[in-house]
Amino acid sequence: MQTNFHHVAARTPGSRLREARRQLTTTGEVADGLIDAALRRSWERSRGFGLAPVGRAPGAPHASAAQLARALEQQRELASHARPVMEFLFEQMRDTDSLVILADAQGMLLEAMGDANFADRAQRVALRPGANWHERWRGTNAIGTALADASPVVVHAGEHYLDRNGFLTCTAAPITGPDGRVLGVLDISGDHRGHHRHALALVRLAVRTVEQKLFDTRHAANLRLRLHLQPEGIGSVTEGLLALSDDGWLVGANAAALAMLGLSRADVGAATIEQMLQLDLPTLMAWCRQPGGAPRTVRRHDGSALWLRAEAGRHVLVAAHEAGPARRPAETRADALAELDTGDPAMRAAVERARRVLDKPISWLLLGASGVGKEVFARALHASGTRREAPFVAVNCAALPEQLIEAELFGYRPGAFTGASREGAIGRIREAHGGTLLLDEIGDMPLALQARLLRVLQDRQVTPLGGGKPVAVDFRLVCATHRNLRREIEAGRFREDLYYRLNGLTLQLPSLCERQDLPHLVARMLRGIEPDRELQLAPDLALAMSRYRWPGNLRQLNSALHTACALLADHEAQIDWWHLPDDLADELREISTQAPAMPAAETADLKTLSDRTVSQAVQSCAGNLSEAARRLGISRNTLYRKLRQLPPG
Ligand SMILES: Nc1ncnc2c1ncn2[C@@H]1O[C@H](COP(=O)(O)OP(=O)(O)OP(=O)(O)O)[C@@H](O)[C@H]1O
Repeated sequence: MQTNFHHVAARTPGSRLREARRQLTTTGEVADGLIDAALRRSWERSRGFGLAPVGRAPGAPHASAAQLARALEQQRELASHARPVMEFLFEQMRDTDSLVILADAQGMLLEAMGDANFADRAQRVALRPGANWHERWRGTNAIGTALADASPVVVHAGEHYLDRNGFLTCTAAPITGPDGRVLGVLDISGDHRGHHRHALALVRLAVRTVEQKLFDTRHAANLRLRLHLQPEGIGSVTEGLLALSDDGWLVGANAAALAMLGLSRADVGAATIEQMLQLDLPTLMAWCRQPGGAPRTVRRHDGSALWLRAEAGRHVLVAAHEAGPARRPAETRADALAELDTGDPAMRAAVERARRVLDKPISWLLLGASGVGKEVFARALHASGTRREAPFVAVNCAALPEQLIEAELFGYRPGAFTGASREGAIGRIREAHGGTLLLDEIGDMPLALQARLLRVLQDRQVTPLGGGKPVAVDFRLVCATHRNLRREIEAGRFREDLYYRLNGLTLQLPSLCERQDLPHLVARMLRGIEPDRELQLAPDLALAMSRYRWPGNLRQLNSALHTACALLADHEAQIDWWHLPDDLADELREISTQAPAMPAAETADLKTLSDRTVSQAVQSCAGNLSEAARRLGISRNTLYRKLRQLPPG
């Protein structure tokens, strides 16, 4: 179902909406039939959350930089597929005073890009990363309401529950993950006077594109079928997508494919290819092996035709590859590892040690605090070695409930245990066949599973849950943890014999505050975020950053730079205090005002830098001191004090 308040707003005279708002603010109730039913329900929900339409908004939660970084990390895949699509959307909306926003499934804004002028106004109603726009906190609004109704929505001007948001027009659509769960929301928000007629179509198109990318990534190892009623529709945003396990069970489907085949989400895991179409697995596999991959017609069981293109998944390719003559000759490419060396001696030593044993048959153990880049390092190891064409599979042992890790890792047969989806799964270990398996947070793996893992490492074969023949596997193992495994062994939480299997080569990655290459690292990250721009940090900000302890390490730094770039106007080339998330800016400011343990010459330098920043801010705000103070993130009194202390001239 689609909630289209905007159609209603277009049909409903403004006077009806005004009357509805009057009733809402005076009696709290709105008469039947005055406004769209979905809008009315959303207003009722908002009221149920104890929100008042007028007056000050209640304190909504705002994530700290570390919390935002963690949320972004959790939704890394979503964010990385959404980013290019958001850029495209932003291009379409340029000069319309709008922001393009990605929020997570809890309504927390993860990323925003848009016009600087509007970003400034939007900031005032907390339309910026870290803020939460769940209906519980902001009442009816496109992001929160799209999540509540699980459908696209336009919320225009006075349809917003809170008066203070009445200057906005917002269009949002939920992004559904490959398993049918809502992962987040894509939104365009702007000034209500600039309402963009095609915003809803644009957002829906963008969401479909992200969903397709997520599906292809999640099911990269599976055989995938792309379906449409016309051959030209294959590859378009309206195509149906199916993923099959290598024994032909349906393991994933998008909504379009379910509709085309008359299936429901409950059929995922419960149907085979033969049950869905007049087609069998060997035929499909033969199609996959033929070059060109042109669409073919297939029949549904009611006899009607569909067009289909089959794409072999990674492990299907690996299997075919193994059956073929010889393996491709080994060639090493160290670029991915070299990229991690931005000048820090400890990191350089780790990269060099890694390169020496790159393709030796040993296990790797990566140690380091959370966010230092252990997974990034593991990916670089994979990309630099001879296995780089084969899958890289990462499993976070701490993120999965204990009962699920076993099934996730070792796979299971259809119907192996109660509550399991019925499709069966080959398991992550087999998905990594030929490639690299990263077991992240290995220190959190339950003891019973440690024993099973040890057996897999010794025997080089896995037996799926629910029985069946053991299957031979060949993978490079990389484990990572922020825990001290020796201490875990002493405490009886980690098996010593497994530890010795894992630590073929142990690499300790440095925390960010220990690294000596912060400027280079920042430069590299900025190039990654904004490849076409030459960006740099304001000098006093760079200084404060170099003295900060960075509890979230590279993850926190990267996320702060993402926020900063999103808030940077087109003409700005320098990242300054006001581009940073508030709480990080506060902490950095605290550092820069602390007496620096620096030689006098540098102290003097810092004062000069601070003076220059203050003067520049005042100049760029044409003498408007309130605005300058806001940009600098200091109170007006502090600004007056700083101005009084400026050297003459
Ligand atoms: N060399 C790098 N260049 C740019 N960004 C990096 C680099 N290393 C890490 N990052 C950033 O830091 C984030 C965290 O990295 P990663 O997931 O590898 O850390 P981790 O040590 O595995 O963290 P955890 O222990 O919490 O799983 C990455 O998503 C990326 O944004």
